[in-house]
Amino acid sequence: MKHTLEADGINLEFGNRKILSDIYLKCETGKITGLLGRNGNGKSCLMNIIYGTLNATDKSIRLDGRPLLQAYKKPEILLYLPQFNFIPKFLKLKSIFTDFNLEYNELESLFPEFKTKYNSRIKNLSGGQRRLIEIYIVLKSNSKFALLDEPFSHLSPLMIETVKELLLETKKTKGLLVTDHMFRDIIDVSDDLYLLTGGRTHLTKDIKELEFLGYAKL
Ligand SMILES: Nc1ncnc2c1ncn2[C@@H]1O[C@H](COP(=O)(O)OP(=O)(O)OP(=O)(O)O)[C@@H](O)[C@H]1O
Repeated sequence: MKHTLEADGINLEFGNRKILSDIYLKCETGKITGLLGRNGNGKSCLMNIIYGTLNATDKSIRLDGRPLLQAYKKPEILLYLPQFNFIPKFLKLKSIFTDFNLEYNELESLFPEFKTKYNSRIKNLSGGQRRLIEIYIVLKSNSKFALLDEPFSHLSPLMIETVKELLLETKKTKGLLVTDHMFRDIIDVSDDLYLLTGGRTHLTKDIKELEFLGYAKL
C-alpha cells in the first residue's frame, strides 16, 4: 500500500525574520523526494518541523491525509538523519548492529572496508565512516519514511555512489526526503524535486528551472 507524507501551510519566523512562507511538500513511499536550497534557506528547519522537533507558526503535517503529530515519537512511521552525528562515540559497531537488529555482514558486503571494524568503537572511525553508519542505520531500520539531512557530506565519491544505490534500493519499501548540497547526486536519485527559495517550495519539473531560480549553474 502506498503512503503519503505531506507538509502543508508551513510558516516559520524567528523574531521578525520570515524563514518559511506557506510551504507545501509531499513525499510518497516508493519515491525519493529531493529538497534543494541555498545555505540558510530553511531546509533543516522544515525537516525538524515535519519531525515534530521544531514548532512552526502554522503547520499541517499529514500521513495519508490524517494529522501526524510528534513524529519523533513514532519511529515506525518516520526516522530522521540530522546534519549532526547522533550515535554516541563510545559505542561499538557490534552493539549498535545488535541493538538495531541489523545484519553486520550486509554492511560488509556493501562496504568491504568495514570487515575489520566489527569490534571498533564509533570514535575510532573516520568522519565519513561514522556518517555512513548513521545513514545505514536510518535506511535499514523499519519505518515508512525517512528524512535525510546532508547524507553525502563527509563521504568520498565512491561511498556516495554506493549510498545512492542504497537509497534506490530503500525507496522500494520507504519514502525518502533527502537534502544535500551535492545537487547533481540529489538530481540523479530523485523522483520529485523541490527547490526551497525565498521561503517557498517550487516543485521543479525542468532541471533548467534550478538555474533560472538562481540556485546553481548547471
Ligand atoms: N533557533 C533558531 N533561532 C534563530 N534563527 C534560526 C534558528 N534555527 C535556524 N535559524 C535560522 O533559520 C535559517 C534557516 O536555517 P536552516 O538550518 O533550516 O537552513 P538550511 O537551509 O538547512 O541551511 P544549510 O544548507 O546551510 O544547512 C537560517 O538563517 C538560520 O540561521
